Amino acid sequence: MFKVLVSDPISDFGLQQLTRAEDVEVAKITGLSEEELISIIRPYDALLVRSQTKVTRRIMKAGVHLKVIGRAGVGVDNIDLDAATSRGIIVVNAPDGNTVTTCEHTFAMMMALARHIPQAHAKTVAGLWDRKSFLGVELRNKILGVLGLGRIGIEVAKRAAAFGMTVIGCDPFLSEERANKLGIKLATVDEIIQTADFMTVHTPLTNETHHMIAGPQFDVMKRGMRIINCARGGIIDEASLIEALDEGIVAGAAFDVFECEPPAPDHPFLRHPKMIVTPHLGASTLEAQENVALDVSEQVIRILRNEPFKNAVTISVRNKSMS
Ligand SMILES: NC(=O)c1ccc[n+]([C@@H]2O[C@H](COP(=O)([O-])OP(=O)(O)OC[C@H]3O[C@@H](n4cnc5c(N)ncnc54)[C@H](O)[C@@H]3O)[C@@H](O)[C@H]2O)c1
Ligand SMILES: O=C(O)CC[C@@H](O)C(=O)O
Repeated sequence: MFKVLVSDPISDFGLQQLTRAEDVEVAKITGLSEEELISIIRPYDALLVRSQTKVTRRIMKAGVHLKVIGRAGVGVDNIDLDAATSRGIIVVNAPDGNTVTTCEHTFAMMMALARHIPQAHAKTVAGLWDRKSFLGVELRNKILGVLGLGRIGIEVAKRAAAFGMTVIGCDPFLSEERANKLGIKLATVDEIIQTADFMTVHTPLTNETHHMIAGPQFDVMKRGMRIINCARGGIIDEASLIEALDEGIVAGAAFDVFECEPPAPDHPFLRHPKMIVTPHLGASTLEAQENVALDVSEQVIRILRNEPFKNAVTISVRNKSMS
């Protein structure tokens, strides 16, 4: 019998393949601290997480039977991949299931920014009928800069075209030919910063993308730009952004993700009148959560049964001396 621990809220519908399997026993225990997880992980063959559980080297060391860690979503930055590789633990993710959902959240944020929707809502429900403070802008004829043209970035670009926006973007892995077919003009980060009216980031957080947009980029930024981050906190330097908002360089910003989650109660993003924030909800739709749970459950069960699988983020020969 394979033992699977689900340590984050993952769709029960999506987990059915595991819960109904005769050779699998599933325990769903969420909200555990690192120490609590270390104390219970030993018997489990598989661990399933979303983004809340930080799967550290210490947890993997305690999980001596762990063969696979499944991430119900895209980003695996909450999993110590080096530790997993060195222990021969396979990490799989579910990269496709939340693409459209996160793209739609990005658009919701872009439109909310363009029309000050959260700020206007707050005033209206407070009893104020303020029709003067919220003059917005159209998306039509605006330039959208997309940093990172992978699954989500491309979906955003397609929808932006339908809104009459001109899309420019950068991605080291997107060929000019494919960009042309998608109606995207490839540009450098500097060109995007200097010309875009709206800018949205869709890269992973890596050493290269950490603070990709920071002080020097804000110095040359097109005045009045609006910025969206539904990818990862830390790609845009938070302190520099606050300064740029105060100086009027940036007209508004909408962030779903933070350098530290959840942010401290006194985080400046939470009080800034030009900021719109959501608590890492990019992937939070019924559809996406079912998709990613179905996908990752299937890969996990295949790995446990030694069957072919896809979506491996790490894979290595298990070092028997560590088990
Ligand atoms: N807010 C949420 O809930 C949520 C939901 C899903 C995904 N995400 C995040 O969104 C991001 C994008 O997801 P995706 O599924 O599109 O991933 P993806 O891997 O399909 O696309 C990422 C793209 O970024 C590009 N890239 C990497 N470094 C770059 C750089 N320095 N400059 C420009 N481009 C660069 C890659 O080449 C790739 O094409 C990830 O960080 C993911 O974790 C967040
Ligand atoms: O699990 C979530 O809700 C967040 C998922 C998202 O950050 C991802 O990278 O897929």
